[in-house]
Amino acid sequence: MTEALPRPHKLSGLVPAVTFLRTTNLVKSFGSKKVLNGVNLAIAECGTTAIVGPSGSGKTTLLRLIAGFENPDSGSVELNGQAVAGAAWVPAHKREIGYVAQDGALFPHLSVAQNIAFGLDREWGTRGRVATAKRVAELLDMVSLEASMGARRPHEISGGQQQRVALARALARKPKLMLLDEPFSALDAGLRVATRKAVADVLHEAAVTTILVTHDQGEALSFADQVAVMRGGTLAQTGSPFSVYTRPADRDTAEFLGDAVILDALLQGSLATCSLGWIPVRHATTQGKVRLMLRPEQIRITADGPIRGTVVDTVFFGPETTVRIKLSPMGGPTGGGEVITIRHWNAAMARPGMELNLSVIGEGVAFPAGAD
Ligand SMILES: Nc1ncnc2c1ncn2[C@@H]1O[C@H](COP(=O)(O)OP(=O)(O)OP(=O)(O)O)[C@@H](O)[C@H]1O
Repeated sequence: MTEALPRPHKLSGLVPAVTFLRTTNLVKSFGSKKVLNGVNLAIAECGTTAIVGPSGSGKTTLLRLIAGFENPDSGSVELNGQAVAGAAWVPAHKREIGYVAQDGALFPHLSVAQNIAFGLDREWGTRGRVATAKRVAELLDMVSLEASMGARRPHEISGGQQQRVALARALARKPKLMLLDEPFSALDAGLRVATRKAVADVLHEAAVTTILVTHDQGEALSFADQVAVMRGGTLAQTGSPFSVYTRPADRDTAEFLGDAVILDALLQGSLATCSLGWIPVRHATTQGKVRLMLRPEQIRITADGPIRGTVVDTVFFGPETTVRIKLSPMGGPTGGGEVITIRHWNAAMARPGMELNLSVIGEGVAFPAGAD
């Protein structure tokens, strides 16, 4: 099987990507419940992969198998070309993997410095206090925390700072692979973006191959160079953020990764006819009656657009307003009259009852009719 691995950000375009982690047909059940049902994932060295999917789809279980906290029922995990589960077994502490959990899991009774020192190898105990303190200071600096923070307890620093300490502790042993299990989900929106950026920068700088598990589609698309969409214990789609967002493999994936406008259409060759007119479709795999998907931002309010519709209602979100529009019948094979939801930056341009002209930019994606 030839896999198109994303190009790791540390390598130039001339250097082929090297697979650092590979899982093959990973299966795992708890009691009678099959949680992983044949997971095949390949991750490039120094690459960043986001695993995204609904609650209970098996994301954390997959991370735990990669980390070595659980054994697969069947299938294998290879790190750097060496089997660590399946054909052989390498215990968690010998896999050179760092793990940061959702809540950071810092020890509340230890200072920040002691928490980080806990992450160091045992041999640091023999190097003396000065050497350990120097290494802890380096790690604090790496995650952009002041050395003076070392004396504080976890409850005396912010949630974002706690996550950076957890990252520093996980980086202490210089892992080759970092597993981040929803590490930003407890942070509020502003801190979340800033912490995510800081963590991404540290890992990028240290050239650590990274897997991020998240519920958050925006986080997955912005953090990673590869996105793996998990559903029901398998990977429904794996690809670059751009390709999974603009060319989702199926309707569930399309709707999981963002808002979608989905209309009945008739596909002939590479043109779909629907209430929005004739929309080009790339890589059409089916013909005839289809469900056509567009992203809301592909549908624009324009003075001379060929499609007409009437505003049903709007919801103001600040920088943008969502606008529900009832499409006018276009004639042709589809009846028209569907209500779609788009987004617009100017709330004043769309008020309930207004008639608007619309145009569509880019291509649609066709899914077989009746598949949903
Ligand atoms: N040790 C365990 N024993 C029994 N069932 C488990 C165990 N670990 C996970 N499960 C079950 O496996 C399923 C998948 O869990 P997992 O935590 O991997 O999903 P997830 O995609 O990470 O979910 P979430 O996003 O909610 O964290 C769930 O139904 C969960 O209850």
